[in-house]
Amino acid sequence: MTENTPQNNEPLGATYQRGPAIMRGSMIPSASSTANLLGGDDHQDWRDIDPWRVLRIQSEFVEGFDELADLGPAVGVFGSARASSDSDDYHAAERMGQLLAQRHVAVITGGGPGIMEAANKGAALAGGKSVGLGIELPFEQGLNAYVTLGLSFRYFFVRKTMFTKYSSGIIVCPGGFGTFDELFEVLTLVQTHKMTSMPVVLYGKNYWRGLFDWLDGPVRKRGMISRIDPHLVLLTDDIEEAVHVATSTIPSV
Ligand SMILES: CC(C)=CCNc1ncnc2c1ncn2[C@@H]1O[C@H](COP(=O)(O)O)[C@@H](O)[C@H]1O
Repeated sequence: MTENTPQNNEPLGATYQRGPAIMRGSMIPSASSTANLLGGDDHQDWRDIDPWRVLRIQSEFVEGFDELADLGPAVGVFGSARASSDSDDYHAAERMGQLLAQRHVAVITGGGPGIMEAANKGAALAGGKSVGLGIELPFEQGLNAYVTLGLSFRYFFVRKTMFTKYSSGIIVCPGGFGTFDELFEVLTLVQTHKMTSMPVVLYGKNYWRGLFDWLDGPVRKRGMISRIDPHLVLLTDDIEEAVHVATSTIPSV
């Protein structure tokens, strides 16, 4: 959603969440916490403000680690916030959530709509752990209705740390910039050995083929990356295979 127009059952338009606060209508601020942090403060000396922000950032890390420490094995499912509930991708992500839950593996998503909702729905309705790591965004509706353990973050980078720290594998469904960001975060951390290698499954061969060919073609030929390890990155249209590979490093599965 891009503007604050009234929704179906929302007479005041969309809901905006900032930390513990919920805002609607004219109370919604024009910039998010991340935008304020990265944009600098032209009205005050930055030194008056950023040290305090550090404490807030720190508290997001502490709360995140605290809530997720006992989660157990988990797989991250990423993908478009805009996938409609009658799309093939939505149904596929829902099935992934269900299969993961049946294997007693928690599902971690961004907690939003589209693919995130689908994976959370599949997991929750199968009785599994359905985690949503939401992000404070202007005009957002909050966590989707299928999250059974939800956390809301002000800062993208804190949230991304939680995704990577608590996932043993990831399944990346078709998506846009947000999805690319999450995919490349994991690939970068693995390549630089900041994270032990984890399986990365790209679901939707047609969708991902172009990117994959480019990476394995010009990018690799010019020596910008080494060969993509087929054991690390799998392209598939098979939901069962996606789940099997994404959970392949979890001993209990
Ligand atoms: C309808 C709409 C734009 C809602 C945005 N609401 C969101 N709520 C939570 N996580 C999100 C949201 N948008 C993007 N993300 C993050 O970025 C990814 C999707 O971004 P995209 O739609 O591919 O680029 C998701 O895996 C998620 O982790």
